[in-house]
Amino acid sequence: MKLALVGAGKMGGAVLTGALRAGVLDAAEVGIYHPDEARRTALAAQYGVTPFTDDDIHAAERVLIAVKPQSFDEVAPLIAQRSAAYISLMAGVSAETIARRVGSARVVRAMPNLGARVGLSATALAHLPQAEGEDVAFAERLFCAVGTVYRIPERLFDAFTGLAGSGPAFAAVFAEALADGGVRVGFSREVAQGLAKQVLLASATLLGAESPGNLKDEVASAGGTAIAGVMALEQHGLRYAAMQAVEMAAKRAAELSRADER
Ligand SMILES: NC(=O)C1=CN([C@@H]2O[C@H](COP(=O)(O)OP(=O)(O)OC[C@H]3O[C@@H](n4cnc5c(N)ncnc54)[C@H](OP(=O)(O)O)[C@@H]3O)[C@@H](O)[C@H]2O)C=CC1
Ligand SMILES: O=C(O)[C@@H]1CCC=N1
Repeated sequence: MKLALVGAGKMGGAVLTGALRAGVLDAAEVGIYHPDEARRTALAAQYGVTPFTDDDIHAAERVLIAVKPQSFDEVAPLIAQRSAAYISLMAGVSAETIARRVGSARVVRAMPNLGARVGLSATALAHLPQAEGEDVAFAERLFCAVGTVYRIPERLFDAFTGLAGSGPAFAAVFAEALADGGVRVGFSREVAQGLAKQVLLASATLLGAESPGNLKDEVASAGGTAIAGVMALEQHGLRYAAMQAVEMAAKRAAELSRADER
């Protein structure tokens, strides 16, 4: 089985690393394509796989598309072949669009997140009816190697992209803002950032076993400090901002599905 990875960047690289580590992929069977020869040689050496040329892609049985949506129109003719199965993790490019451009309807669509780097991705999976059982099973194994897979209808992909795909960026902004607060009340940047990260890590771990509302209630005692802080968050619209962030990210994913908006 030969798999060609097209786009060994942050996300493609995270999935490749996790799948190699888990033994889901055999390095000898994987190649990385990049139009620049020096770049594909360097990337292949970095991941311990083979550099793939245009010809190698045409001989691959499976192609993992992990370029930016904006690069897809340029990449599609290079990777198109009727007999291959495709897995895409691009935001906002529908399985139908991919099938049309690559000439094969064996398309599985995935939406992971950067949690893949630490085996904690929430990955959505959907596929066209023409995808074969093994195409879907292979994609499921690939993304199970980097986290948890959710089979959802493709119509929910933009929503999933808004919440789970983009969510790590929102959490990171919140972590940065907490650290800024720490600097404001007198800690060095280094200490404030370390504390903010540890608070979020502990909270995320606690949230594995209870609801967000419960955790908040357990910290916020009557007349105490936490409820005073929560009131400030409410006053400044943190909830509204977070809801809007998810909605705007989902809307942007929908925009990207229109070629002229990419
Ligand atoms: N980052 C994230 O958190 C998430 C990203 N995604 C999706 O993953 C995809 C990639 O995003 P991300 O990894 O962040 O972006 P990156 O820019 O890190 O990765 C894109 C990679 O594609 C390479 N590339 C560009 N053009 C070509 C080409 N013609 N042929 C082969 N490779 C090419 C780039 O190489 P070079 O650097 O040399 O230009 C780069 O390494 C996007 O479609 C995005 O929607 C999905 C979920 C989460
Ligand atoms: O912002 C992006 O393009 C990617 C897609 C999902 C998360 N990040």
